[in-house]
Amino acid sequence: MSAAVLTPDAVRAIDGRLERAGLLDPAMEIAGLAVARAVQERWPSGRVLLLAGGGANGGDALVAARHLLAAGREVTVLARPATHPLTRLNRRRLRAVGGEVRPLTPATLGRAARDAAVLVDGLLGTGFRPPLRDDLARVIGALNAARTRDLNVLAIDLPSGLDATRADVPGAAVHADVTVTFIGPKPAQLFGDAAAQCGEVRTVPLPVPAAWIQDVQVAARPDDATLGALLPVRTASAHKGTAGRVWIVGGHPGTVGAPALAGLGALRAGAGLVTVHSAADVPLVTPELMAQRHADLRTFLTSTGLTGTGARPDAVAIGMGLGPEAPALAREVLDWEIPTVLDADALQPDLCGYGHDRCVWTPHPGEAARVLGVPTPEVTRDPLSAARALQDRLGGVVVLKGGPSVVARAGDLSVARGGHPGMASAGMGDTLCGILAALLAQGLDPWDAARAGVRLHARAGEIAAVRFGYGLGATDVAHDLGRAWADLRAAPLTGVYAGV
Ligand SMILES: NC(=O)C1=CN([C@@H]2O[C@H](COP(=O)(O)OP(=O)(O)OC[C@H]3O[C@@H](n4cnc5c(N)ncnc54)[C@H](O)[C@@H]3O)[C@@H](O)[C@H]2O)[C@H](O)CC1
Repeated sequence: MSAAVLTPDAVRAIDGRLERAGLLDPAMEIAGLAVARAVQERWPSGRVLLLAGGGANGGDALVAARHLLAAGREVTVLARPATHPLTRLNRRRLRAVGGEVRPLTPATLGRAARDAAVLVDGLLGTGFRPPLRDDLARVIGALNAARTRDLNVLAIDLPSGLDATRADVPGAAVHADVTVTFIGPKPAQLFGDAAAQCGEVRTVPLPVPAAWIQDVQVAARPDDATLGALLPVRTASAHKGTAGRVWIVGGHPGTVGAPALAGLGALRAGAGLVTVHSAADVPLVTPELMAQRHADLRTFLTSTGLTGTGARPDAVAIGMGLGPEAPALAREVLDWEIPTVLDADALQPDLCGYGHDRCVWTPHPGEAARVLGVPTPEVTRDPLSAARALQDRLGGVVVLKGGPSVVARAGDLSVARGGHPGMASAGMGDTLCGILAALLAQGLDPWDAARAGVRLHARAGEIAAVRFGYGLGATDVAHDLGRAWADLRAAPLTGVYAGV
């Protein structure tokens, strides 16, 4: 199953259609029931304190309170004045079954939190627009102050105070242990500091026709079965010449490890022949890797490059540790119009307009900011928009690296799953470039190579992390690519790194 990533506009569009179809009330009932079930499953005893805002997010909290009451749980409900008609209706329904609703202030919250085991945050959801009003900022301050080891917080849809479209934290915002969201994850639940405040994210489907979601999704999140099916299958009669020839063009005195790691990534991702072309002496991290040093790399690429007999690469990865000559050399390679991965020093604004359909560009947020001419926080605040803008300027396919990475092609975005925080270390991106080049060389189109390659790399990181913890190295990850490949081909992803 592939879950869509939604923006609040997308959610509102769905809300509008649910309302016109008379289905908003049952949708809220299912949302509230799912919250009650999550509380029961995760924290089966103790008093539940539910905070209800005026909008539909508060309505979900009131429905949850009714179901928890019916299940025999002790509940306390503190609420803001209801503004949404369904929230008013669900107040009446809660009262009809004996539930009490008292006014919410920082003081009532502080007192009620003292004997509660779980706090359910239904103050603000996707309808919140920053900046937060002071009265609610004080309530959120009191909520975070009450959160202790003995008082866990479950956020409905989104921790209150987060803007669902943004990866940063705009002001006072709830820290949740669990977030129960609906239909699909929103950007704030996937990226940056905002995602860190969501805790564990659980996605609950609502009875919304799949076509409605298809119409409004901003990005796909393909699962392992989908991506595993894209990986190449080698036939019994294959030989090294048919398994993909990769050239790595990189390295400069002082930065010779980068192309070596890219080469290792390419070998472990199944390329038959991998040659590193460099102006420096590149360490042979494994003897299967071929390395050629060129006194003049540009002359090699312009005169010898593609004209050499029988030496044509099926794919090139260029830029890793390549130094200041990178843009000029990248332009030469781009002229060949063969599958090409461009990374690091080859990610420059003056290459905008030189890309072609068979390119994959792999910037991290700093490189992305350089290409776009904006400060880095602008990229990290909204990685989906940044990936779209990069693709627009560079062409082909863009992999905006991060936790998680975003893959963009014209008209399409895809958000990767999984990975491990230990992968935030030097050389990890170089290995990824080698993987992508290997998949391109084995015949995958750039969109499939990027989506499958990013996931393969992330899965290998998850596997390597079991042995190395946070001290992961790029070579460790490269060596687990075989196991990651087997996992994606054969088994669905399970476990803590599966993401939402
Ligand atoms: N389609 C779905 O997924 C469903 C979602 N549901 C829930 O509905 C909310 C969204 O509800 P909405 O009424 O649109 O908005 P909120 O409840 O999030 O917030 C409205 C509430 O917030 C106040 N407000 C807005 N900005 C500020 C601010 N800067 N400072 C203070 N207060 C602010 C505003 O005045 C309103 O009172 C979604 O998250 C889900 O939880 C449904 O359950 C059904 C289907």
